[in-house]
Amino acid sequence: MPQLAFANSFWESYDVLEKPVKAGVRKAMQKFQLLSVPELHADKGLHLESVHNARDARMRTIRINDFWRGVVLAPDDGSDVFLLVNVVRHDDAYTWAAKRLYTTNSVTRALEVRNVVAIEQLTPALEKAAAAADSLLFAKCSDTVLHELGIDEQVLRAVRTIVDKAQLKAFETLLPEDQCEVLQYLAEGFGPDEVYRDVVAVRRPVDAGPDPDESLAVAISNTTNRITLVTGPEELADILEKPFSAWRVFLHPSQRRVAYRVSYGGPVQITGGPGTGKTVAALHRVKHLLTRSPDTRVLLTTYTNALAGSLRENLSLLLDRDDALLGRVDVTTVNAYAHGVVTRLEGKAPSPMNDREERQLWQRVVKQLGLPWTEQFLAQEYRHVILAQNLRGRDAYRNALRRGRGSALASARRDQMWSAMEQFESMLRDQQATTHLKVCARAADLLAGSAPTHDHVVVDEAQDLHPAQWRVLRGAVTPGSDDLFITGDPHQRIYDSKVSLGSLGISVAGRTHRLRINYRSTEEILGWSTGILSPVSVDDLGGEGSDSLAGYRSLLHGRAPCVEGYGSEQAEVAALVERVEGWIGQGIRPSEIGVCARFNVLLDKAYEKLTAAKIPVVRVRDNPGPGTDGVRLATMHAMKGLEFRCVTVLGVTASAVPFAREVTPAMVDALQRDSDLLRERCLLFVACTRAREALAVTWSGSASAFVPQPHRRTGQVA
Ligand SMILES: Nc1ncnc2c1ncn2[C@@H]1O[C@H](COP(=O)(O)OP(=O)(O)OP(=O)(O)O)[C@@H](O)[C@H]1O
Repeated sequence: MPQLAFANSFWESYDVLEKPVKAGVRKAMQKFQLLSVPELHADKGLHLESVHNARDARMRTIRINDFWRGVVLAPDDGSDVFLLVNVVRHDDAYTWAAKRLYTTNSVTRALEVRNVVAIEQLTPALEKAAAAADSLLFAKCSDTVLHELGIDEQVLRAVRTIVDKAQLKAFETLLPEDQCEVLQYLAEGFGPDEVYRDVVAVRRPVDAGPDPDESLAVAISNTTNRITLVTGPEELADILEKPFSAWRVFLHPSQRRVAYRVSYGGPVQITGGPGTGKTVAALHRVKHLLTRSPDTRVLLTTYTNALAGSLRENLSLLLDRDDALLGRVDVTTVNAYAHGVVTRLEGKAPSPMNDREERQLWQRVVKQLGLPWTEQFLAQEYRHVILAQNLRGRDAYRNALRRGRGSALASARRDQMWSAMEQFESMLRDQQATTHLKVCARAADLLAGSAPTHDHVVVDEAQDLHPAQWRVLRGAVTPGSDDLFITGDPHQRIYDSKVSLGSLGISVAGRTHRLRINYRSTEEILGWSTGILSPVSVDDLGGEGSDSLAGYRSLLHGRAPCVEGYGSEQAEVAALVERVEGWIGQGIRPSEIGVCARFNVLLDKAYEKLTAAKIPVVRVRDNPGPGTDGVRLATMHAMKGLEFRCVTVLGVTASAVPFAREVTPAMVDALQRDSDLLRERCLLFVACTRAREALAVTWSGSASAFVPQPHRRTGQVA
């Protein structure tokens, strides 16, 4: 009986097909499960035919219906796995199939595909141009080194014509996948040894024999990150009927390596820019941890309730809605977990106040004690020094190092400050209230005197956690193997938490990993958005040095972001309505469009105008489920962790981003000012990197200084 496998190129085409065509694909695929190989070849309905002038002799097309054909790679070496690679309109199917060549990578042993005709046509002209070029991108790499990294003869010839990264980019869709990735890493400045270790060796099967060309079936089984092999009829029905989520099946080797490593000796940290699949890696890690023993309990945390909801949904998908497995995972925010611990161990639920109430309380403290500081300064001292270092008495505070604070406080001032802190806490007690961070501090104390609640803790969106929240997580699990799996991106830090993980008993030394491929946004959106951060450097996740986005890139391509200024807010919102109508006109569902701004006031105006134009709109803060129609409106903060096909970031003006009220004046605290400005910059970066296919960044009046210069325009809708 033949076996069936599906390439990722197939899923990209399948997901957008109309229902009857999908039904045709299912019917055709069932035949591969019912008929023998000779019967398949003889079947009239399937009409398995070879492709005229095909560069790959194994290329076949099959009939789906009168208008669509499937493209299949048929084994010619006695093996029995058929690979469905695409579904294409009838007339285009033959041209598409004729140009593609599938080969086995000599080192990774995975099956790769290239547009062999395009490479052949382009290379001679490019060779002429290269002969006159001043420098070549891969001049430093010898042929031997490239061969050892899996580059074959045809690709090598093309490689020797590449003058710069832009030309490599133009080649990307034509080159075999594994070879292309090797070249991208080399182009980013990684050394051949690093590339071999991180890109090649991780893919090479441990039992790779001397002959790279074994059989198509073996090559297919070596290509788990791009090909799914279907083993039975139920699996076939399941895979073709559910919406296909590539992240569940095709992990990049760097993701697979971190998520499915059998065990880590202690806490492990995974970083990576936006959209590199950190959340995906965290979800797969949970799956792996659950299978380690039948009664393991896992705590999976994230930053907001909305993100916890989507984690729960995705985990359920990944675990095939297996209630027994899902019952062993608690998915929640750190604050909610801490609240639960305090409620359980003290028998009474704490009532934390919101940010506004907390600010008002600090204002009262300033007034009552006639203090020389603003309420903002006091709140920061409380958060960044007292709670961060868990200081419990006047003497401890007197002697504390005020790391990250740019204003010295003499000892008399410290005494005055401590009295202010005591006053704040006594007012809290009087109101029988508390703050979220104090709940965390209490939970950490309680956990220190009781048994850990979980066997493993997996932390997503770790970059914004405060030391008090880390102490709770530290207390949730016994220190040791596989205790904490931490994912986060310091470039997306938007709540100003300064953390030294080591000092909190969370040492990730020797267990840090980085993901570099963005699966969400096009390279155009990514390149533009990273420009927002290029003037600054950011501290790494553990607080031990700085982090960088070196090698961070996307495999997707699309249009450049639209970056546009308007004469008035009214004109800006009118242009938004027109843009959203344009996107919907192109077939994008309203729920796939995100609109965000720094403040709700502008979002209210957008809401009104979009509604007036009869476009459905919903607020992200109202937690609309995936089935709810409507353009999503959110503040920049609420965009954290989300993604949309199209995004507009509104109101990116000089006065809103950075927002002066949120930035400490230099004369109050210069270090705090720098860190406030960085946080505001990161906020814009987070908002822009939510976009998958289209991004618009707009303002009225003067643009934010964070908008990268060369691209700014002033005019009408693009
Ligand atoms: N191996 C994969 N194959 C296909 N899609 C993937 C893969 N890994 C991640 N994705 C997709 O890429 C997008 C981003 O993934 P994810 O949310 O995990 O990234 P992230 O690093 O957590 O992002 P951010 O830091 O911006 O929140 C999602 O749509 C996810 O489904």
